[in-house]
Amino acid sequence: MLRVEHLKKVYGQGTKKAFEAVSDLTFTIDERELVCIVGPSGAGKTTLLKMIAGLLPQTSGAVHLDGEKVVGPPEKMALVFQDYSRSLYPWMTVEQNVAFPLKRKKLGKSEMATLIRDTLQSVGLSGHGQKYPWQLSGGMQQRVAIARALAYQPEILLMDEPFASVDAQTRADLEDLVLDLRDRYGITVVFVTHDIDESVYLSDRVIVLTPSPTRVQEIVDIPLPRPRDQVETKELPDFAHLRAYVWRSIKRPEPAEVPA
Ligand SMILES: Nc1ncnc2c1ncn2[C@@H]1O[C@H](COP(=O)(O)OP(=O)(O)OP(=O)(O)O)[C@@H](O)[C@H]1O
Repeated sequence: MLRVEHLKKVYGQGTKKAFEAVSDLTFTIDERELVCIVGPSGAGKTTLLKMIAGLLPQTSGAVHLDGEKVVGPPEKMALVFQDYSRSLYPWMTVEQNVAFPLKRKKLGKSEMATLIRDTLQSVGLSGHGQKYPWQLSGGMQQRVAIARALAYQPEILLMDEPFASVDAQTRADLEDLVLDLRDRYGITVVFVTHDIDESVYLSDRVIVLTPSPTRVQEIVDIPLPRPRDQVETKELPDFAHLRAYVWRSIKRPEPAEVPA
């Protein structure tokens, strides 16, 4: 459903400061798949996500969603960023924040109210709709950001290090929330993270990127049983093995180019 083909990004192309951040990325992500993207700092993960989201023009190559070339933010996509404090509007209540992007959808009043109520309930925030973001904890604010993305009823959810700024316990809860929502709503999830444990715990597959100029180092299948559990899954010898495997893949020098 999502096809990334020979994607390349050169920042400042044609100037002295030209910098090739992404060299050549090709991969596909199937419907309902949860794929994590990992790689060293500065590898171009955010650059890649912005190009997938149609927010940043690529230098060459293409992104296709359901066969259609992405040339701007697609209706079917929603995004959740790391910095919830800047992504929520502090002068709007939780309900107003969730409702904001829905204006584009031209829904009826009662349909909108039901959608907002249901999504807030699905992220465990029933009863908090009238509060302002600054009255909530960091984890709760990130739940609002997730609810806002879900209310938009996307087919594909892009998440850029969404849990990097919350404490470990909240992070574990939010990871389980993403797994649950993926199953419940059948959404495809593309999740950028620095955290190798998180990538293995969540994923069907992990895409490992090389340092810039970025290529795909390796795509690792994660055949761990589902439903996953923070304790039981992480106790499995296969979990430890996969985590070590992904870790080594990130550290490994890029494979030599095979001569034509
Ligand atoms: N607007 C820009 N202009 C020039 N260079 C940029 C721009 N944005 C990013 N870069 C460079 O492109 C490279 C990739 O950046 P990007 O933020 O995509 O990496 P990342 O893998 O998401 O990083 P991190 O893991 O540290 O968050 C970096 O070297 C960065 O300095």
